[in-house]
Amino acid sequence: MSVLDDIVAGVRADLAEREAALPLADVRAALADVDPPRDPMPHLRAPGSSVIAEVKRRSPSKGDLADIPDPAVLAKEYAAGGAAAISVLTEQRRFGGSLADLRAVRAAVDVPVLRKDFIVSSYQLVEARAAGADLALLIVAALSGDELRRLHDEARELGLTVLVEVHDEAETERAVELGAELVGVNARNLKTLEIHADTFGRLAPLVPDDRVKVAESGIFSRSDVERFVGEGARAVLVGEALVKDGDPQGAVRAMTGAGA
Ligand SMILES: O=C(O)c1ccccc1NCC(=O)[C@H](O)[C@H](O)COP(=O)(O)O
Repeated sequence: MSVLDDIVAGVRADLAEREAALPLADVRAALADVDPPRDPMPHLRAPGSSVIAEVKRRSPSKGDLADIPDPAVLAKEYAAGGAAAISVLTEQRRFGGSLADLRAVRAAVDVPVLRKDFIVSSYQLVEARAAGADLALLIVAALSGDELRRLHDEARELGLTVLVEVHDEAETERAVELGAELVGVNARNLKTLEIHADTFGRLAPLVPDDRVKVAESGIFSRSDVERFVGEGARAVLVGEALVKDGDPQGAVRAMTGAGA
């Protein structure tokens, strides 16, 4: 079983428990009380490079990264450093995240918040919006063509902006055909978990320039950001480097280029 299959199997098991405890209709009912979604696209389309800063406690590739006792405190630091959006890893088993983290972050900052998870069902999208998410991640490698299209449409109907994540040429073609407005190229090979820094440069030319391209994973410095911007990225998504930095606000500021 691949790492992705293993993660998704765990996600499905946890999802079945939540669905049994709280029917979809009840989660939908909570949408009536949630803040309207924040649109990340004007900031992401503006000239310059944007940083999407991630709340990430641990990962399959690196193990424990940071305790993060209060994700709201970290998110406020990210926002003060100029993050365009905050990504919250809500997967529990392998990343140590939760929807409670997302709620806390959304309440603490004014920037849009991404639910970064392994989304395979409508239930997770409704949950995401009900918890305040403004964006949701859809990983092409985890979904069939029909699932991807249906979840993309449903996310849009909920008012969520969708970050469609790709790892290779075939997935990029699927994302482009889908009409994805925001395309994330993840440099982490999902079979080996190794980072291949040349992935963005290889796949970005396959994505039309009217889409916003995001470079994801393995980004540690302003020079990494400049490399990807030079290859067509409007934004970078950064986890490990920021959660391990003693000065997350300064680290985000430096990555945006404003700290220079
Ligand atoms: O981070 C992992 O080990 C990982 C393994 C398998 C699937 C997804 C994984 N990470 C999710 C992400 O996409 C990253 O958290 C995100 O791009 C930030 O990456 P980094 O800056 O390298 O922490």
